[in-house]
Amino acid sequence: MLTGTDITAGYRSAVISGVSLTVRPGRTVGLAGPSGSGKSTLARVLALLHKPFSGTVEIDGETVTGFRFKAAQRTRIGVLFQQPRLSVDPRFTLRQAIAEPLGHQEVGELADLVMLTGDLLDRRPHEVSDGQLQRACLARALALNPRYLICDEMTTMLDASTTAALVGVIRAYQARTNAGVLAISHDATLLDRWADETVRLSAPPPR
Ligand SMILES: Nc1ncnc2c1ncn2[C@@H]1O[C@H](COP(=O)(O)OP(=O)(O)OP(=O)(O)O)[C@@H](O)[C@H]1O
Repeated sequence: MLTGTDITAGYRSAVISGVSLTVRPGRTVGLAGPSGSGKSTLARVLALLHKPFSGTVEIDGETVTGFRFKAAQRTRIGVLFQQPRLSVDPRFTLRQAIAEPLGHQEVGELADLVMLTGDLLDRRPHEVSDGQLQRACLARALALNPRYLICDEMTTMLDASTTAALVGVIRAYQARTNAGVLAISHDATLLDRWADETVRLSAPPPR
């Protein structure tokens, strides 16, 4: 299980306070709530990228002590963001981007999984569409066989058919590996279809 318990987190001041959320293996939890309610902040805490002010994060029974990219437990969690162009080095080809966590360039199976052909793998981000780049980001997120996948507005930039294709790839990965998924979206219809249950954060207090 990936569990956040009594999480209070934010920047100068807290944006979420005393929030608890559990993602069980094999399950998909949706995370909804108005803009500014702290969905991305909670996602970053659960992805071990942002240290909460208080509260604990546990992965499969182990309490997390190190936050940020280098934390050893990070490799158990894959993350996908809304804007693939901000998360891929523009100098990399898609093949290099997918290979980044692997340490070798054999990305064939991962590319097949997300339906990227060889021709696309040799292009750089500015030569492909947002959907094609997000496919590469999904392949990269799955490269180390994460136990949990956190998708923060992963499909906001994408059309309906690419959205359906990526959700299908994630479902198939989940069926194969029993991974748990946290899916953040503004799209209630998508979450209704995709998630087994949805947690809603409430609106932030007025400033
Ligand atoms: N890096 C940051 N530094 C300072 N404040 C931030 C930072 N990131 C987010 N915030 C603030 O924290 C609050 C919650 O933001 P967050 O992105 O977590 O909410 P959200 O629910 O994901 O919003 P949205 O649906 O618009 O993406 C907002 O007021 C935002 O301005």
